[in-house]
Amino acid sequence: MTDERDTAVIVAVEGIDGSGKGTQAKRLAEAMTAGGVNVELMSFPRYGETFFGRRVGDFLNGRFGELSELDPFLVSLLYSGDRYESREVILEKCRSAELVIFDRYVPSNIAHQTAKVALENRQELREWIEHIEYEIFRLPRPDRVILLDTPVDVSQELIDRKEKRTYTDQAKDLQESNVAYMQKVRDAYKSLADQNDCWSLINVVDDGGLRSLGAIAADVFSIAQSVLGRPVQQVT
Ligand SMILES: Nc1ncnc2c1ncn2[C@@H]1O[C@H](COP(=O)(O)OP(=O)(O)O)[C@@H](O)[C@H]1O
Ligand SMILES: Cc1cn([C@H]2C[C@H](O)[C@@H](COP(=O)(O)OP(=O)(O)O)O2)c(=O)[nH]c1=O
Repeated sequence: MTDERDTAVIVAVEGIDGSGKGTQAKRLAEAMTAGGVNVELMSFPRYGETFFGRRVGDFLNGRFGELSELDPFLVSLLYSGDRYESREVILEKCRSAELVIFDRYVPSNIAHQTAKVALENRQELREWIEHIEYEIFRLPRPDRVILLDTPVDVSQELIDRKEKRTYTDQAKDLQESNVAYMQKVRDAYKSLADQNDCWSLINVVDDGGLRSLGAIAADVFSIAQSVLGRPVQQVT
């Protein structure tokens, strides 16, 4: 048996750094809670809470070397180790809640690590990460992945608005400061959304520029509601 969750619907909010994931995941949790849904929200990496989460912080601070020196497969294990250590907490939330929202989950590992390898090696690395996380570590698969698709220049501006993070004193961590890499991650995310029926893509920017947090939140809510399979009252 690879999937031990009981009843919760799992929604993962994904996107490049600074795309609004944390903000939108929190808004979705609040809106669903106000509508009477029993919700749990979890964010990955769990920097302060697990051994592997602390090592992810070390990685992002450059302790293990420059991005280009590190093998993406080995890097992916730090993040999957963080989720493996969190497995009991995840499964407990899936048992107790109707909706579990992840601010980043396994798809972050796939998009961020496959973006570092040649196109012809992406499929293999993706399958390895999925095999480790869903089969060996028996983590639950998400029912829906919501991709907040954001141009890199816009996300870079939004990163500058972020509050100080716990794992780094720098305004941007090792990965965020690499714009070319972020563009590859965005492309990797978009191609995953194209290939998978359980992904929904939301445009953060339209012809009028950056869309409002409220407009994006309404899209996120409507997708989550459709996955829940029942109407939820929107309390404004
Ligand atoms: N559509 C938006 N309009 C205005 N500000 C935004 C929008 N999306 C995100 N932000 C702001 O950008 C910053 C980064 O957002 P955050 O949710 O932390 O992104 P992420 O979790 O994807 O890194 C926050 O200060 C947030 O309030
Ligand atoms: C959860 C996760 C994150 N990451 C990457 C994405 C980010 O570049 C970095 C840190 O995640 P995070 O702190 O969520 O970034 P931000 O808040 O800036 O959006 O780790 C992975 O490569 N694999 C994973 O499994």
